[in-house]
Amino acid sequence: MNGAVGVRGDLWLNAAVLARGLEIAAVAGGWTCLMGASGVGKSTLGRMVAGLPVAARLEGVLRVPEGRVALMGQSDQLLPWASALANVTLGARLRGARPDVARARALLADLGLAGMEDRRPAALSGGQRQRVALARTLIEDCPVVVLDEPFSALDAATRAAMQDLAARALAGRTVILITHDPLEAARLGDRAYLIGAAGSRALPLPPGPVPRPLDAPEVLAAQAALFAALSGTGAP
Ligand SMILES: Nc1ncnc2c1ncn2[C@@H]1O[C@H](COP(=O)(O)OP(=O)(O)OP(=O)(O)O)[C@@H](O)[C@H]1O
Repeated sequence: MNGAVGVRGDLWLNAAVLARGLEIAAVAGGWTCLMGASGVGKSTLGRMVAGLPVAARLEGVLRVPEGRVALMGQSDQLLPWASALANVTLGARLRGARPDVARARALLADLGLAGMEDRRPAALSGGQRQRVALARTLIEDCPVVVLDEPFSALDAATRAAMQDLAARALAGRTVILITHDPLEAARLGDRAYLIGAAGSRALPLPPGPVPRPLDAPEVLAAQAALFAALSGTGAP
């Protein structure tokens, strides 16, 4: 298996196989998208890479480089009683380290949340909460980052802006992006896999560095091809 993060083998849930014959090699220092039907095990694989407990088991090989892995999940998972700033610095405080408050403020400002540092999650919109969660992920400075549908709750314009921000902020990291959005994969993926019960296969992506422009013809063509592959209406 090449790449910084790799998965090979069969994923089982109790006595049933979720996905057989997985062959996933993430791009070291780039973005690798995991796509596929609901329930096939994408979040499970993301949690395994992050070293978190899962219900399923992998019969095969999971390779993750040394060092911490950051995971940003489908829901923002912010502490409701803590301010945006306190949520961003939570990891350091949990580890007993001194939180880098200046960096947390800078990240929040970079994500368009200047002036909202003291607000609790209930006083933020869904998109603002996701941005706080992204800042909390970014401040960890982990070489490997798993993003599990991080932008799925956002409106289209905010989602595109967040994709740009995340691509800039995570440049050089190894990113595993779990997404159902063909346009997101076409913009952000250096490599993409379709995961199904019968295994994983690479999907076609446009050339060029990420994030790719939303309206580039090759991005829109890839979006259509990915959609066809996901819906089973065309060969990738
Ligand atoms: N804690 C759990 N206990 C038992 N089964 C679980 C648990 N978490 C997930 N599963 C099951 O494991 C399988 C894989 O779930 P997973 O969340 O990885 O799928 P997914 O591909 O990410 O789906 P989605 O696209 O809907 O998020 C599903 O069948 C799910 O019901």
